[in-house]
Amino acid sequence: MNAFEITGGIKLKGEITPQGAKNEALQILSAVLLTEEKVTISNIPDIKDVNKLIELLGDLGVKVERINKDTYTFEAKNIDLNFFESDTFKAKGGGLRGSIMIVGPLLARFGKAAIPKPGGDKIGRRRLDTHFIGFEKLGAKFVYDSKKAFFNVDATNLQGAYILLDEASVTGTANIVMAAVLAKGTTTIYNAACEPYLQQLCKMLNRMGAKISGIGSNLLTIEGVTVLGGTEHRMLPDMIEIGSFIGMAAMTESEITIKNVCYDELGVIPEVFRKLGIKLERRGDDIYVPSQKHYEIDTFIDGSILTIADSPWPGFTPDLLSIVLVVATQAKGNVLIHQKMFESRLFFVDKLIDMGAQIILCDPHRATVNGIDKKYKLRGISMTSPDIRAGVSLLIAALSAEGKSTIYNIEQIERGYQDIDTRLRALGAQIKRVNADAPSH
Ligand SMILES: CC(=O)N[C@H]1[C@@H](OP(=O)(O)OP(=O)(O)OC[C@H]2O[C@@H](n3ccc(=O)[nH]c3=O)[C@H](O)[C@@H]2O)O[C@H](CO)[C@@H](O)[C@@H]1O
Ligand SMILES: C=C(OP(=O)(O)O)C(=O)O
Repeated sequence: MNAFEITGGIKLKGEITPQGAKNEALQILSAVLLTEEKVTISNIPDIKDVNKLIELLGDLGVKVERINKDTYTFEAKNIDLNFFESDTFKAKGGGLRGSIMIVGPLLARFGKAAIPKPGGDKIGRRRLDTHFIGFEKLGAKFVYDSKKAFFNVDATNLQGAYILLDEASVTGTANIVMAAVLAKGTTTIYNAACEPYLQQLCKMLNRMGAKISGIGSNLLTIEGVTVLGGTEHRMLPDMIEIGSFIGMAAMTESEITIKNVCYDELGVIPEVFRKLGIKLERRGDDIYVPSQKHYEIDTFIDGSILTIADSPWPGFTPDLLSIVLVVATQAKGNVLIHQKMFESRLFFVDKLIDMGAQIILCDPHRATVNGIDKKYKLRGISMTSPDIRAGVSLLIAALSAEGKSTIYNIEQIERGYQDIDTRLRALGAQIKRVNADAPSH
């Protein structure tokens, strides 16, 4: 296992370019299964989760060619449906969250699919009901084998339907959309998720010949077509990486320019960091964050303590709340962080408290941060990364802290952040990759 050794307290400086979006990539890559024609995809991040999905597509029979560092072509002409029965599929399919999204396209094109209960972060219950209830509404039958933790889905004839989702699930909406594009008749999905990931997916499907309207809203209408063709698609920059870099700059008093961010697609993200008092400027399509000694958290208009909470798009993404939390520890003022979606994502605050941060974990969903206005620095410690975003938050804390920190289990971070140590070293960070297991206690 690998770990990062970080010597903190060093100001960073320079430019950094965000990778392509991880969560978009997982949807877009699954969509290549919808056509036997060639699909060319660029700005694919070179990260563990995405590479695992590409490998899985290859195992299923998709012809995968790497054109350059971030561009691949995919041709799903000869799909091997027997692969579902193999032990390899059981092992690899369960290795990441995104693998669940191969079900919709396989169902649409071949009338059957199977998937082991998918992996991803252990951040609380992560139900898949939305996906399977949606498939059922389209006429599919599914069986969940709880002993093997395996879902089998069959549908000889998918039929368009009205589907009111009980929650705006991101991967659930993507899965149902991909099943519905080749169903007979019209499907309406209300309370659909509409994150940029999904907007990108729907735009790509339309370029392939699908008929989806309402893109960007929570009401999607999909007129089924009989066949889809090839296309080209470029992934947006990863908005979670962009937010992470804004937070990192503020915590480490660094002057950083984040290049080519597709600013108009960032929704409320820049505004939420501004509410923490962080100065950031839009310069063309870049974000410039000046070096700031102090930043002060806003209050609500009536003077009461600010709450930052997650909600489905266009609300604030839950994937940036851990970053906001860590950045608030060094701000002036107080904030209540309310993680509404996931119930085990805030436990990592223990490590920040060990580093000297003033945080009260009110319950599994809420933490109050008492920002210390940099009166003292956090101190470096050894810690283990519990999930991808907590991992990066701890990395940011370590970069700002006095002394040395070691972060174990960095495979979690590398699930979603490409060459992060190399890219941070280019900004002047002292971060070293070492081979070390987390101490067992
Ligand atoms: C691979 C991928 O794309 N992963 C993302 C995707 O996961 P994923 O698609 O798995 O997450 P969902 O959108 O299904 O839901 C996430 C959690 O939020 C809850 N929930 C969801 C919608 C809602 O209106 N109310 C509500 O409480 C769900 O019960 C669940 O516990 O979306 C999450 C929510 O943005 C992100 O954290 C993940 O990074
Ligand atoms: C929770 C996340 O990912 P996943 O859904 O793949 O676990 C994330 O990207 O923050």
